[in-house]
Amino acid sequence: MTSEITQTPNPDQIRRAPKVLLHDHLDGGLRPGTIVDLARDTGYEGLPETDPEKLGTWFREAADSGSLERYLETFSHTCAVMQTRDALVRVAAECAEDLAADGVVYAEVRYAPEQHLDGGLTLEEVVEAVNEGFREGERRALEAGNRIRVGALLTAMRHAARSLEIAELANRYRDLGVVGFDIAGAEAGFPPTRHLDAFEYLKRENNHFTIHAGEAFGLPSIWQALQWCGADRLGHGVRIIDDIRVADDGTVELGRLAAYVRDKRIPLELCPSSNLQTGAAASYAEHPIGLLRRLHFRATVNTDNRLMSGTNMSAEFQHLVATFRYTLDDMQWFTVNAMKSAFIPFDERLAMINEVIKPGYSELKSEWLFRAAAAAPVPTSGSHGTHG
Ligand SMILES: O=c1[nH]cnc2c1ncn2[C@@H]1O[C@H](CO)[C@@H](O)[C@H]1O
Ligand SMILES: [Zn+2]
Repeated sequence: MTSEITQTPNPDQIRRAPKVLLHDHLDGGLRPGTIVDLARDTGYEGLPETDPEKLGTWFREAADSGSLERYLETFSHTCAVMQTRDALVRVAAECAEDLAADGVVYAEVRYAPEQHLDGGLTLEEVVEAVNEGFREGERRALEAGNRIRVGALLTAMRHAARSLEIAELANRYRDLGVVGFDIAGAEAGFPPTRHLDAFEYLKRENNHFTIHAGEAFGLPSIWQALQWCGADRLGHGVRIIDDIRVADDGTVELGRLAAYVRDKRIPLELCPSSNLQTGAAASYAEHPIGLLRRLHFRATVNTDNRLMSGTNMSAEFQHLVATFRYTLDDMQWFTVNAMKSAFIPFDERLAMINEVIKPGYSELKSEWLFRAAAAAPVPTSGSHGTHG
């Protein structure tokens, strides 16, 4: 007899399981219908499709390019419709709602304020609009019966020269909805050390940051992000696999950098579907997350861009469950890893783990005990049956 405990969760259980998301781009997660609405409202005429369904397909296909540079071109359309206060409030509110409906209980959502100034907003107005949207979305989610907490990460673009300014902005709004800082954009040719002044400033301020590194570009980028810049987490970091050797007999050898990442418990914000689209991994089965989980790296599961990848947290976990036969215990392991790595205070992370995440998984793990009772037909009494 096989125990139900070792079985893989079904899609409904995956959706209801509490999940934590550390790497999700606000401008990569809009609802296609909202993009169409906002383009109409703001007079943006550059959309490749105006039917929401076709537009969603267009984003997924255009992003499926095999190159990070071409993948990033699709963001010109989402950023184009996110240039007014109302648009930012709406997009942020819907983001929080969508994540909560997907069973995400804690999320850190990032965006680059410098990309939302074309309509005349100031950097501060952008941050305040997004914060307002997140609070509104949290409220609406609660009304719908879903609890979620969303923090913002402010991103600076690595090809641009505003990182110190954005770091200062992140510091100004610390404890006011912003929990940290990030840099993103094309990796090759734009090493993180270009932005050392921003990272050194944040360290002096005892603030937190993550860096997109080891996605399109390999180990030197990860090494710089950690040892020159002092990143708390790695955005992707998936190329750390290049410093791990698996011999034919299965023995594993870690290089110095991989050992450092594992031993110092550096969180890896892994984004499987996104990696398949940009060519950073060939298939789910070959995605390094399988090995990194076995080797006990601090691996986390993330969406990156829900619109471009046509994904959400449940879909990412469904792929992993199907590929690696992960159980609810594996899902809980990834989720606790993510919560431990969040940028909110330690006592809040601990309470999230002990009061929300673990009880949520316990509940799901005990469901099979009651399945027979739930499936049993309800006895009808005489001729009073109301539903036939
Ligand atoms: O996977 C990624 N790698 C690097 N940059 C990215 C990725 N996804 C999105 N962005 C970039 O981050 C900006 C702010 O959210 C987006 O506009 C996009 O240019
Ligand atoms: Zn990203």
